[in-house]
Amino acid sequence: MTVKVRFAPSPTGYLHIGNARPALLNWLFALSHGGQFVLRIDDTDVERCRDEYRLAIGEDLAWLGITPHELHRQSERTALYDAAVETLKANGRLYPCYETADELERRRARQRARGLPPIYDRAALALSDAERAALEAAGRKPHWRFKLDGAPVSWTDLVRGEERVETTSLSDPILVREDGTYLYTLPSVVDDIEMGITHVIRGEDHVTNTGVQIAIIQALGGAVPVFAHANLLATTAGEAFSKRSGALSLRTLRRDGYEAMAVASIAVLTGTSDEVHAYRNLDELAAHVDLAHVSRSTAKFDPHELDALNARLVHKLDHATVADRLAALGIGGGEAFWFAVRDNLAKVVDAALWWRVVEGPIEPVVAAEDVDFLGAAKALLPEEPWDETTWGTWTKIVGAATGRKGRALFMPLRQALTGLDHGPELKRLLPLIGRRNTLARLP
Ligand SMILES: Nc1ncnc2c1ncn2[C@@H]1O[C@H](COP(=O)(O)OP(=O)(O)OP(=O)(O)O)[C@@H](O)[C@H]1O
Repeated sequence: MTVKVRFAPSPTGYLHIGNARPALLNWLFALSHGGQFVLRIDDTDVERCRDEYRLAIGEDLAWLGITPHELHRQSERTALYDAAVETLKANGRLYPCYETADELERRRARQRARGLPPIYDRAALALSDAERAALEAAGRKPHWRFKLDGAPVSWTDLVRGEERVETTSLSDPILVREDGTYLYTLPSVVDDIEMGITHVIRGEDHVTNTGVQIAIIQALGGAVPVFAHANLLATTAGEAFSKRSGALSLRTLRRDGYEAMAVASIAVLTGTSDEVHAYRNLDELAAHVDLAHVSRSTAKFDPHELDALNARLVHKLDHATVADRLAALGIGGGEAFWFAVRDNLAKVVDAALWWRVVEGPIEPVVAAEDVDFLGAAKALLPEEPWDETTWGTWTKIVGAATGRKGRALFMPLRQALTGLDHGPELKRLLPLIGRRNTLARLP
């Protein structure tokens, strides 16, 4: 059996780090099983969906390294959903209901007052043809409910283990609204069957839908896929991310200079029993992800952890990986510059600060009591060519000539040459700064 998974976001906002979790869990599952990944845009809600968000989904997934094998839009597949509706009607599993939202709410309130569960009482099933005709003549349009058969539904969830739903405790779900549009459930199920989805990996916000979905799949004669419901990512304060709020969107994280692999690693490994480690590529990450290690409690996303992870990843990046981005920032210096500064970076973009230190102009910091010392150092500056030994040679002779050592020797030189009192090793920076710039920065 070829594994086929799907990620099915609604284009109602920019993907956030929480959405990245199921997107990646699906992609990594496909990667490690040699499977196919379907991107299925859930754009049936025309009011809330926007083209801009749809296009952004593709871009944001590509940034993470996800390149779907198939792309579908549910808005283009309504003929399939209409056909499924006819099948369910023909099998007596879909029935028209005429209650208004207010009537249903009053009925539920009465049930609750009598201590009964607020389950739909199937009153519409008892309507005669004449009563239905009268309602329609009065201008009422039906919504359509799926008739659950009362059999318990169970599945083995790859994250949550054995799950069982008593369908007698559920209302018959509405699949089609009064205006003929579909709620989420039917298109999702029809597409999973038609596309041959073998594994449905998604957030646990969907776990309550699963019992009903399995019942509908069975009523349509489809093969029931394997389900996996991963815990949701929340803020450290416990708030869920939402597309509507725009918080921690993948676009913002990209714009703020985070590495896609730092974001991917944290989105996947937070809330699992595995260590949150920054893997260098998705193949490496795939080898370390196991749905059975995903925990059941909410996963807390800590932005400080992302910062730390990002820095650790940047410190390991080779020059070829970042060359294009450095060039786009106007940064030269090749491999020598990158290796000189990368350990001091939290993000790749921060390299621009050190490139400015190399190229100038900078504001040298010179304390009054160091002017003579720096003048002496200037006079002893070696001739080029320079390499990583030059700093050692120079400071040795300056130390001998001035009697300074340790911090008193090194700090005034660092401050004059870089304008800062911290930074990359000067033995690496000095050859990049060069003799001409060095002379100009010393008094
Ligand atoms: N905070 C979260 N953590 C993990 N997964 C999430 C989170 N929020 C949504 N998901 C998952 O993202 C996938 C896409 O869902 P969907 O498009 O409904 O996103 P959403 O953020 O819930 O949207 P909206 O804010 O528009 O309701 C689903 O698998 C869903 O379970």
